[in-house]
Amino acid sequence: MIKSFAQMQNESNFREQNCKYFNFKDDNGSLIRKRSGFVTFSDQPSLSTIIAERERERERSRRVRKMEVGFLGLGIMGKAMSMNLLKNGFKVTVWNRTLSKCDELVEHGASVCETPAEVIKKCKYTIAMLSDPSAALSVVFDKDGVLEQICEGKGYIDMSTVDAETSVKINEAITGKGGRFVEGPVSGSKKPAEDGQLIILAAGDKALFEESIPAFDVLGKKSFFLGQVGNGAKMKLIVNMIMGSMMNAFSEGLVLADKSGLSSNTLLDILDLGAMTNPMFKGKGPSMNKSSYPPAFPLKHQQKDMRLALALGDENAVSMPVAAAANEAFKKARSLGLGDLDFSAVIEAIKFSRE
Ligand SMILES: NC(=O)C1=CN([C@@H]2O[C@H](COP(=O)(O)OP(=O)(O)OC[C@H]3O[C@@H](n4cnc5c(N)ncnc54)[C@H](OP(=O)(O)O)[C@@H]3O)[C@@H](O)[C@H]2O)C=CC1
Ligand SMILES: O=CCCC(=O)O
Repeated sequence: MIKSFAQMQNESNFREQNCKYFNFKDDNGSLIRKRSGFVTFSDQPSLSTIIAERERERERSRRVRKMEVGFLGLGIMGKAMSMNLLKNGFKVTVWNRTLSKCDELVEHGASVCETPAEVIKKCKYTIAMLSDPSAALSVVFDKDGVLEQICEGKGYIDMSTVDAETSVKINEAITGKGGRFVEGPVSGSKKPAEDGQLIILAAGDKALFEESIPAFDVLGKKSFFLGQVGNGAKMKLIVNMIMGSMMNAFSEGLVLADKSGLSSNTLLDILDLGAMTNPMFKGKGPSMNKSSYPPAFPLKHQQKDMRLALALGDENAVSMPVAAAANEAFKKARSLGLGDLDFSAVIEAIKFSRE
């Protein structure tokens, strides 16, 4: 089929090369546009697309190099996240309650401060990744904490998993001093944190959220902005409530298969082929069958999230018997001393209750 030039221009892979246009009039005085050069069809991006993409990348690097980011809390997640920022060109200043945990980051180029207040003083943007509400509050409100130095022009981004009430309290204190606040809890564990594949559930100051995008793009694969402070915390707790409940049903299934004389490895294969296939069963199942629970997401934090999600259920009069039962199993596992292991160790509490 012979296509007109106009038709060709509408094709998504249309490319012009060395084209020049000449305008002249025909015998009737009508304006005619003639083109020299040639046209190709290609799946490769056009030169102008490549140039625009390079310019965007240069602009992103310029913004990143200018961004001095503070990082408070170098646990499993904080270490991986701050390392990612460093590897991607950010200037990073770290603090951790146990200061020795800063050493590895310093070896990779980070600066270190001795208090959260010093980090805030030094950096325009500071991210926190702390264990729970009491840690998040303590780092902000205690002596040498964030509040001592936060002021106009500074942004504080708390990515810890906490309840909405804690987040709102922190927001009020930060904004009361002229600072800006975003909560940004994350879905995804140690490996996604190492690979920059987290899902960021942000809420709060929209302008600060937008300024944080270069960092969020390095830390995660997708950032959601969910509106007012508290919405990020609530969304995260709901996600983890579902995850904790699923982990319990999964554990019960593995134990039941075993006790019924079936292979729990075969159960994994069957689950993986059907409608319930998911990265969590696939990733954790084989090690659970070997009673191995290297901590990616510590069980004590999963139980904290179940507790906070159940409180959110109370507030909203939502009956959650499945989540409540899952919480009991995580509590049992904690009482057995399994709190620092991965949350998949809840299967041990299920085995224990059946012995
Ligand atoms: N691990 C995971 O897969 C995921 C975790 N999360 C959430 O991210 C947060 C961090 O998790 P994770 O890195 O696994 O946890 P870790 O237990 O590995 O690290 C907790 C961090 O909080 C610090 N901390 C604890 N208490 C205090 C306190 N009172 N004052 C100051 N600092 C304190 C610890 O300091 P120190 O080293 O001195 O103990 C450490 O830096 C939690 O809210 C968790 O629920 C979210 C998504 C995934
Ligand atoms: O809060 C922890 C979430 C862990 C995960 O999403 O795998």
